[in-house]
Amino acid sequence: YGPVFTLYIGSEPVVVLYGYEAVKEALIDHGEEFAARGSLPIIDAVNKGLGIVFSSGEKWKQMRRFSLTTLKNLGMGKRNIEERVQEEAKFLVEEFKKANGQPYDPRFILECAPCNVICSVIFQKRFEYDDQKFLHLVELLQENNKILNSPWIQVYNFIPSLVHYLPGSHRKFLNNWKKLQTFIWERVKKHQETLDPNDPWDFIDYFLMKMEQEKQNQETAFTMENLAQTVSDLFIAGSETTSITLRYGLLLLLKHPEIADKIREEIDHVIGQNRSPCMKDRRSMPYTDAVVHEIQRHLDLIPSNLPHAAKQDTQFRQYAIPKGTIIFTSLTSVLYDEKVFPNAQQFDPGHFLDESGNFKKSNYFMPFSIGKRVCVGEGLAPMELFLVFTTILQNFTLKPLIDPKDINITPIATGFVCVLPPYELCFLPSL
Ligand code: HEM
Repeated sequence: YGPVFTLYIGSEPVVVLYGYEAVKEALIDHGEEFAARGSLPIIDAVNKGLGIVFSSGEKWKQMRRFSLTTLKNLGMGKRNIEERVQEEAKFLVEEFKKANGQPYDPRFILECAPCNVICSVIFQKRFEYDDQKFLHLVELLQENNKILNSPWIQVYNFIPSLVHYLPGSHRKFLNNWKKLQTFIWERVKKHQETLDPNDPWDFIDYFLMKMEQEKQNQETAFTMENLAQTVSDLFIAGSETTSITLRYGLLLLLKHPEIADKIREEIDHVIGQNRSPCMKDRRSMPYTDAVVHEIQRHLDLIPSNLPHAAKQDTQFRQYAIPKGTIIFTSLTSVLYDEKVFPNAQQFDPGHFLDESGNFKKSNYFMPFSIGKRVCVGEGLAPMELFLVFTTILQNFTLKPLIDPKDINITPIATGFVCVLPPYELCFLPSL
């Protein structure tokens, strides 16, 4: 038991890397050798090696590069991503206002908002929160995330060939997956009819143009199947992750009203009440920036990271790791390193501030992982978190229903991603 140890799942060895040095060595120094994705039988049953999150090799590289470039292009485009997030944050505030300061469970609407941001990037349009098609999409994503985190799926992943033919929630998962693909296909068809190659608007437009460019290439990764899978991946990876972080952030702010007050002071000073927050403000708001970082550090959303795999036989320190071995890199061991974040169990924005109150960057801040497979949303997610938290606190004072000291802030880790129990709060309009 140390920075490198091996567990056995059945007869399969799984290497677990623990602590900053070992995690960095694996994901940066051995980044290429460990860039493959550890496979999960339940995902293998649906994704056919396509998309970004659970693909490997040349197809993964191409999908990843394309997605990053397209997100960057859209970020600088006519209606850039920041404007889309600002718009969503405003709709969110309007929704909270409807509660008239009464107790309100923000879970559902905080699931809708990040999903709508992805819709806006991929389909060019956001949906109203009561649009039936949109509600269907949110429900599919929600339900599949829940199933993916359930003990039954762990059983499936352990003995897939047996469980596959039994009744159980894996069937619902596979069925929902098909429905998600249908939802995406319908939209792709509409895009094919309206695409103007001189004026691409969204992710699907860019993908269809790339398919056209590559149509003579027999080996191309840019196919309709890969488009649907990549779009599903962006929804799955980008909705629930951001939504849980937002919900956890609000819970922490309820527990620590003095921290919410300090953010509000910064908002009054830098933004005021007459305009919406924007990303430029972040530079002048070191305390808020530190709080958002601390929310992510403290949540530790994906404690063991997603599984990587050795692409080839690899010598790692004194260990010979055979090709195909699954590698888990403990993000918890880095985000909760006491040397860098003293009293790491404590929620303390001071972990990201220097003595003069300036924002202090840390290499140990890696909720998005690092290296070749670092999260594709590591630019988008912090933008959503900053703009949504500041827009909410610009408009509301958060009031808990119980004494802050009794608020339980412990997330539950059952699968890859932590989950949070439901809670209620009151959004009291700012005077
Ligand atoms: C707070 C929000 C988020 C957190 C904490 C998070 C975290 C992560 C982590 C830990 C990974 C695995 C990296 C690895 O394998 O080493 C990952 C992968 C990924 N994330 Fe995120 N993520 C978030 C939001 C998003 C968003 C908004 C998007 C959508 C643009 C996104 C898209 C992806 C994709 C496509 C991958 C797969 C990358 C690959 O395998 O090459 N994520 N994310």
